[in-house]
Amino acid sequence: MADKTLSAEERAGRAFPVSWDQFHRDCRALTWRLNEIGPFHAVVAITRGGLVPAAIVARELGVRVIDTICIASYDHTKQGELQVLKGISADTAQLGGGTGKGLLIVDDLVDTGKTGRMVREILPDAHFATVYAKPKGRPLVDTFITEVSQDTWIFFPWDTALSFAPPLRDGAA
Ligand SMILES: O=P(O)(O)OC[C@H]1O[C@H](OP(=O)(O)OP(=O)(O)O)[C@H](O)[C@@H]1O
Ligand SMILES: Nc1nc2[nH]cnc2c(=O)[nH]1
Ligand SMILES: [Mg+2]
Repeated sequence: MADKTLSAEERAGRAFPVSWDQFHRDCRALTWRLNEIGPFHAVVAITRGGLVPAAIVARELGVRVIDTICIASYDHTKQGELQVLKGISADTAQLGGGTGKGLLIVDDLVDTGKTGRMVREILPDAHFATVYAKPKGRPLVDTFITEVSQDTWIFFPWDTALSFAPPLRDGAA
């Protein structure tokens, strides 16, 4: 049974740090795929993690209408109840005909799929794209670039900083 006292990051075990360069490349690769599927009326970013890929994807696709759906679930690395803090605007809802048709939802990743499932309930006909996907959340995503294992924690460049790494012979992992 999973130890509830451990955070998701502690349970993950493996670390997958992503640099700005890598993230930008992965977002561009995602856009190559999305470009074959669109055009999209608007991009909807799932905040906060979806804001960065949404900006890059929207720029590459030439989409200028960008909205947000604000969902909070993880307090750092512990996932709690999902809370929709803000939905999409009436204008965006109208663009998507009420069900999200022709809208592109963007997030940085799917993990358990809880966040993605909630967004899909709100906008069932939208196209859902993420940069990274873990196996549990993968079925919810229409397009993604890189699959990482469920026991991996992804460290995004906006959550990390460069720091000294001791040489291997001094005991570094
Ligand atoms: O598939 P799930 O298990 O639901 O996890 C995926 C979600 O978790 C992270 O967001 P988080 O709630 O940490 O908020 P943030 O984007 O504001 O950092 C990530 O950006 C996804 O939105
Ligand atoms: N940064 C980060 N946030 C997450 N939220 C859910 N899973 C993850 C993950 O692997 N990395
Ligand atoms: Mg998020």
